[in-house]
Amino acid sequence: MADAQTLTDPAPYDALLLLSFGGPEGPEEVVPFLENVTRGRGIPKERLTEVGKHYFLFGGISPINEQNRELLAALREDFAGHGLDLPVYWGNRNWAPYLVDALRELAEDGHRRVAVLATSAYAGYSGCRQYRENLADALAVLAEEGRPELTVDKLRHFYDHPGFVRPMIDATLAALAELPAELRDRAELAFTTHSIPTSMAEASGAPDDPARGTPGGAYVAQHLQVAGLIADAVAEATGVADRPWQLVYQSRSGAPHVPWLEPDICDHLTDRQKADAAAVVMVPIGFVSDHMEVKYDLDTEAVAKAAELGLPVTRAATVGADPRFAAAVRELVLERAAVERGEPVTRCGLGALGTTRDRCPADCCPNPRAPRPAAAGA
Ligand SMILES: CC1=C(CCC(=O)O)c2cc3nc(cc4[nH]c(cc5[nH]c(cc1n2)c(C)c5CCC(=O)O)c(CCC(=O)O)c4C)C(CCC(=O)O)=C3C
Ligand SMILES: [Fe+2]
Repeated sequence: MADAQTLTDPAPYDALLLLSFGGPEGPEEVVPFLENVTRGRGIPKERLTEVGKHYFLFGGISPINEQNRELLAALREDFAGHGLDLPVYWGNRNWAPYLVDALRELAEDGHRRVAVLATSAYAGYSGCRQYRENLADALAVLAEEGRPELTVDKLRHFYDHPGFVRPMIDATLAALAELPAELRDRAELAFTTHSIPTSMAEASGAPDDPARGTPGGAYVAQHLQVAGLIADAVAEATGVADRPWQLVYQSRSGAPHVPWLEPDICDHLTDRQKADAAAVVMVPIGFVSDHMEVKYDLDTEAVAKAAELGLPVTRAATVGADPRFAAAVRELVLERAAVERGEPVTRCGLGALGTTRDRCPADCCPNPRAPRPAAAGA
């Protein structure tokens, strides 16, 4: 049985596409970007004006594109260093460089079979099926233009891959070390992720996933597993066995009467201060790199809340372009390539939930509005 570490053959793939969210890179790009994100989604206008302000506070520049450029460079370096001759392309859902342009370029360069890494680690409509819908839309545009057909395969979720989890363990330890020494052993951990509507969470995952339909669905189950793995590793490294930790949420939008996952990080900080917590380390496990949600909702808003409460906080770094994550992507591509060649593989994954399947089944992470065509499914 082949271990992904020992594989080197990318066939049948002839390219990797990094598929991400995209973000504005100047003040004039903020409003058109937000229009792209929210088309047909019924997000209240007040929320959009508010979110626009977050971007303007940073000169209209989201860090996400620069982070993706760094990840691209890390992937190319890792592939070259391991004799993997596979070109890497980049396209976004909501901003330039756009997904459709990346696919056009791939086709023009003669590629036909493409592995796709979406920069979202967990199950759920926003992080999984929506990217598959975007792929279907872009492929339809290419078909209309009469271009040669591309086959795209989305790589499995990587939330449980050690190349994703281990950098976050180190980052959590580093964030603990930033606290004054006398607070460290008593500091709590707050793992944060993007809040989503509870109905979207409950429907997340494959129909036969045991977590599907339970409160929080696969989305919450996968986050809890990652949080638990980090908390256990931190306990072992620090010798503090009973350090409190909790999964909390951030960046809620939508109408106030629609239930979303709670508690919000700011409410959580308020509660913990009332409970006499010594300090809190915020660990943004829901975000692959420093998105605006991290820069604003955590580093600006939650940090201001903590200062008001007099509660010391630090924030763990996101995985970003960590070489271990780049290596994990290589392993995922080679693992999937072997699967597509019909060879048996050993999958690398931590925790009890088990690695997710390669192809999402028909009813996986359904669209909360209406079913739409999605590429790369079973
Ligand atoms: C689960 C999840 C992820 C993680 C998975 C993944 O990475 O895909 C994610 C990522 C991101 N979300 C982002 C930005 C936005 N998300 C919005 C709106 C929404 N997100 C949702 C969920 C998620 N979002 C949901 C349920 C909505 C409500 C409406 C809808 O169903 O779409 C809105 C509209 C305004 C607002 O409501 O805040 C914006 C501007 C950016 C870019 C940040 C940057 O510029 O650095 C990134 C990486
Ligand atoms: Fe979002």
